[in-house]
Amino acid sequence: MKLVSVKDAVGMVLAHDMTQIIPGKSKDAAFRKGHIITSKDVPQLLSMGKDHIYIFELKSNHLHENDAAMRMATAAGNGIVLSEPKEGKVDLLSSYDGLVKVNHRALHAINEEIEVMFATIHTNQAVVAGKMIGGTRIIPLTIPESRIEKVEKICKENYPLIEVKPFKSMKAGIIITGTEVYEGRIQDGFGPVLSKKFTEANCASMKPIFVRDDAEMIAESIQVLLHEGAEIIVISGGMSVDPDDVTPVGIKKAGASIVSYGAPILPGAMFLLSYIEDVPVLGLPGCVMYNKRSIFDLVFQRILAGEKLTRQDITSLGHGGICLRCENCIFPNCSFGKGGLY
Ligand SMILES: Nc1nc2c(c(=O)[nH]1)N[C@H]1C(S)=C(S)[C@@H](COP(=O)(O)OP(=O)(O)OC[C@H]3O[C@@H](n4cnc5c(N)ncnc54)[C@H](O)[C@@H]3O)O[C@H]1N2
Ligand code: MOO
Repeated sequence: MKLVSVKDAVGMVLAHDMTQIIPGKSKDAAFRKGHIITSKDVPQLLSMGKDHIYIFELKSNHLHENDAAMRMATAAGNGIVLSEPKEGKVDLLSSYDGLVKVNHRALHAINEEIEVMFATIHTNQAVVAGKMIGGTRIIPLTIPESRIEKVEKICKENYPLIEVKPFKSMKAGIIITGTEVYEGRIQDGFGPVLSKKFTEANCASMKPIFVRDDAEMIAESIQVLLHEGAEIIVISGGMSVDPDDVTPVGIKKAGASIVSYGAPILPGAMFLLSYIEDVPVLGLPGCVMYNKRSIFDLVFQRILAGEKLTRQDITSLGHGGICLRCENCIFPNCSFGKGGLY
């Protein structure tokens, strides 16, 4: 790279993008890397405060910022679309609706390398197609290629560094417990909440089954739904400490393997996760009906992304496990549920 006076630069090739900021209006590259400077550009460059500029002259075994960023972004993972390099930075965008997974230990290892940076959104965040999920660049204008090779090696050894797992559609079975609901003393408020969540996730809800607070009835209903092809089963209510709270007993009676009863999430402490073979069977406490977002939304998006959750997946959710109950809920673009393992 060579430094020349702008007035002498006509006909030369610009070494990097040049950003113009007009306060309150715009921040964009007024000139792009590779641009051949004309006499018309000189007054604008001077008005941007550029009396001198860098002209391209790359040392051997060095990469230009655009090429370095592109190589790091390309090595990162799958389910991702890359932007064109702009001002030396490459953005990573989600290719489809899905769940973002970030290997944050590997991400940290990359950022420990000198003169490179890689930033992402949190792991376990649901995104729509086209959403920005990360960005990368080098700090100087050029970098020894060996540094980028090191980043590529970290990506390869920990592949994927970042990925989007596509959401699938599932057939959902719903069991509504509560003798007070079964006998018509109160109207069911849980079924509509769950059906809405399933519909929003492109899942087909089966006709809800209503049962008393009766473990045997709950176990039988689980078997009926499995027989009818349910791919996920949720059982509402009866999850805490009252004598009539028998849902966990019913789930066990149905032969489920319990992954976790209890979760470090509010709302959702009394949640139960279990599986019958590969079918997730979820015991949902009353708070799932009452709150806009809860443990259910966190676990459901992981299941939709094809994950089979372990006890550690649940126990690691305490960090970020508090829903702030904002008046204008912006979930999933908030801290709720963004802890956990990668
Ligand atoms: N002494 C304690 N009380 C509570 C505890 C506790 O640990 N100790 N835990 C609290 C937490 S946390 C939650 S969450 C709820 C758990 O509730 P349950 O899942 O046991 O829910 P139920 O007792 O079955 O019902 C609670 C409430 O909601 C009404 N309900 C239930 N299902 C329906 C439905 N389908 N439609 C309309 N309304 C429904 C039910 O009638 C009760 O009023 O417990 C805390 N309490
Ligand atoms: O802790 Mo409960 O299961 O949130 O309301």
